[in-house]
Amino acid sequence: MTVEITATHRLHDGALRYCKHVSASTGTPMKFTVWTPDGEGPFPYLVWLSGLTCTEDNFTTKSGVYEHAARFGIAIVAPDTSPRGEGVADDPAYDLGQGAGFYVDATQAPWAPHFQMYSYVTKDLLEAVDGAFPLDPARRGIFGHSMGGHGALTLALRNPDLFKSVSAFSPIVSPLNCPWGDKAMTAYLGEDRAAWRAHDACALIEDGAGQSFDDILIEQGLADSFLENQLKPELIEAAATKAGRKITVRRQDGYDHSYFFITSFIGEHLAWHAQRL
Ligand SMILES: N[C@@H](CCC(=O)N[C@@H](CS)C(=O)NCC(=O)O)C(=O)O
Repeated sequence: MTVEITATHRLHDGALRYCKHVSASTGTPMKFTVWTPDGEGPFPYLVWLSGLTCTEDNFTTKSGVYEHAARFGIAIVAPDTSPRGEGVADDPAYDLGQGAGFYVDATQAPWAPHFQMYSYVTKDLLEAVDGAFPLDPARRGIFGHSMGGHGALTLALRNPDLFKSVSAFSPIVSPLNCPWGDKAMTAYLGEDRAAWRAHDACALIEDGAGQSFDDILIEQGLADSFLENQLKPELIEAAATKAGRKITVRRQDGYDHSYFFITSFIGEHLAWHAQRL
């Protein structure tokens, strides 16, 4: 799969590239960014999955991650959140369709032809970046925010062979138990809620997935307007306790759902991943 570099910027003693490639899974062009430190590599790296309404640019421009990535010598890959384009299904709401792929492989019309974000991230994206940049696939972690936190948790729990570490900011921990999940999973996967379990971090923990992670770090702001209705971190704490698994939820007073919260704690997440990669 050929990767086209559309722009390069020098940043914190490394190179940030904006990239484009064609994904076999989504059947569309897909965009992502890759930052690597100076040097030959291969570098350990983290894949970041963004939340609703985001492109590859939100995290890249707002998170301040690269200063910390340079400190730890960890490369960063940040993909878009869905397929896009004129021939791609969409919905006027911000929480469905383009910008809201939920990191699942859709089975339902009109989404199934292009909304294959689970396969895109776990196969096409990893293959493309591993082939085009000096990255070490054996030292790969994943993290994300909100819908992307859900993506990071579920992709890691299902693929402990692909990812050695996982953390999340303000994640949707159980699509089975929140309005965002209810709407998206019904649209993408259909009415049969049994099919949703493979995309629900709490259900995956209940079902014993991803035993190899020694700990999962979750950062949650207590002034997040989505906390009680959508995010519900207490559900994943309960699932972990029941399964005898370690999950660390850090609740931060006064922080909201925005990238200001992410920026405030991104350095601590890089340090946490650096210990594991
Ligand atoms: N109020 C937001 C709701 C969606 C939202 O909060 N999106 C989060 C992820 S769930 C985000 O990262 N937005 C983009 C940004 O802050 O740059 C909107 O309608 O744009």
